[in-house]
Amino acid sequence: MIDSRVVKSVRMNMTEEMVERFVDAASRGDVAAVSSLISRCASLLDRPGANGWNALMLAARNGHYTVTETLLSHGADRLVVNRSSQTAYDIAKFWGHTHIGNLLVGTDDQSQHILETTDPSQEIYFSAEPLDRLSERRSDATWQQDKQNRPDSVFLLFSELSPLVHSLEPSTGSGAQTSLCRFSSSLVKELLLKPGSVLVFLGVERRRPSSSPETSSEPPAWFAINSTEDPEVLLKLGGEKDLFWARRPNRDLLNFSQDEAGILAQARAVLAWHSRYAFCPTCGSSSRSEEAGYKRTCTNASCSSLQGVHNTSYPRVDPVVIMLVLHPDGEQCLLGRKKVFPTGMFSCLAGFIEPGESVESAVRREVEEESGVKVGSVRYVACQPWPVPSSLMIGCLAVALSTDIKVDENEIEEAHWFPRQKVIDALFRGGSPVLLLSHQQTIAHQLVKHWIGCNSNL
Ligand SMILES: NC(=O)C1=CN([C@@H]2O[C@H](COP(=O)(O)OP(=O)(O)OC[C@H]3O[C@@H](n4cnc5c(N)ncnc54)[C@H](O)[C@@H]3O)[C@@H](O)[C@H]2O)C=CC1
Ligand SMILES: [Mg+2]
Ligand SMILES: [Mg+2]
Ligand SMILES: [Mg+2]
Ligand SMILES: [Zn+2]
Repeated sequence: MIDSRVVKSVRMNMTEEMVERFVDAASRGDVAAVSSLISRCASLLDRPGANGWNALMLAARNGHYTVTETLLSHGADRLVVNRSSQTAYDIAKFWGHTHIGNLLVGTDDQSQHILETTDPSQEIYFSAEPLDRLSERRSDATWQQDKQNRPDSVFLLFSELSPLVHSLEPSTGSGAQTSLCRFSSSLVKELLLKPGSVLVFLGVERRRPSSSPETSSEPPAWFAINSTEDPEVLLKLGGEKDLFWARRPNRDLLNFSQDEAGILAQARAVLAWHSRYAFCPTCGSSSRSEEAGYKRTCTNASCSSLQGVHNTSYPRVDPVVIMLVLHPDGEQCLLGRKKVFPTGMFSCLAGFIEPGESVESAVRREVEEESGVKVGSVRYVACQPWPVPSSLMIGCLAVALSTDIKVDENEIEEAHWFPRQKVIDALFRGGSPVLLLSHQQTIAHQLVKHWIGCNSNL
């Protein structure tokens, strides 16, 4: 009688042998053998050989274009990693096989943008600058008044710091779901006279003056107004259009086009500052808006804030460090979750920079406070204005010196080291219950994506 364990082991050896023949054929660039083995046993496609490399990785390593093409045409998985956490794309790129790298990133699915090393600053939401701020015009009252009266000037309306918006048809193709409502000077004229209204000059459009004599030769100016009037009454200013207030800061503000998000970041942060600084921080007297909304001056003639320059008179920006901490092995990253996050969501650690602290020191301190992990080198990647209310998120990659995790339970519920494969799956396949990343409009998401785009060490 034959022992069933022997049968099983013989079968396993046969399968392993077939896998080895398959990956070897891919490694040698033998298209005929690769095709024939797949046609006999389709499940070979993504199976790694004994050293952890699958056929696609070996074809990419040795620069075999046709084999790579054949494997992809059968649906080979581009998003799996070997034991050193490298995808086939990482391997092709490292060995200089650019044509194979291009094949692997393809153009037919979203993995293109995930696998490639992107310049994250190109994609950061809230950081576009479609307007020229023309700060030198802020104290020119005549120029400001003229712009406010022009029919082509654009006014954005806010109530309790929420912008008035309308939904966009999906067909616009920009990916944006909402757009800022734009009002003309005639519609907001009366509103501007109300005592609770705050007006901020945002800038002028960065476009070349039109050559057509019918249109204004100067680019249109943009303003933002925060009004304390009844929001229901304000809605009627927009006429019959389907308008609404984008009230949920962390969600409703993430659905605009890149350009509008940039304008919104500026407008909301400056208006938020006005709403919190109605009184002078130095003496407590009331203060008034000046310089087209970019300064608040104390109304008390004897206040020391009127002597010299004081940062209390200008819109504030709070620097925050946000960092993706990498494990010393280079193949895992540290992500944490706050209690308020949705189930399964983890993100980069972050924290406010304290006075007298460098970016690097703040990264080291916040990571150690929140996770107990010690950090060595810190490298700046990109930043994101975050207008809720007025932070500047300074995004860094940081390398850990220690790996034991002990979370600060006041702030973080859990923190773990996540391997590259899990992160790639969360970024590209989505729907993983284990790891859900923050919205792609956040710099936290962009930092994780940037790390995946960087080649891991070979
Ligand atoms: N865009 C993105 O990807 C992300 C943005 N953020 C933003 O970064 C900010 C800071 O992150 P946290 O982890 O909360 O910082 P954190 O780790 O420093 O802890 C927050 C605490 O710091 C104190 N604090 C110190 N300076 C402060 C200031 N200027 N304003 C308010 N609180 C101050 C407060 O006690 C507050 O509760 C958050 O407000 C959040 O909105 C956070 C993570 C991701
Ligand atoms: Mg924090
Ligand atoms: Mg903290
Ligand atoms: Mg802190
Ligand atoms: Zn004062």
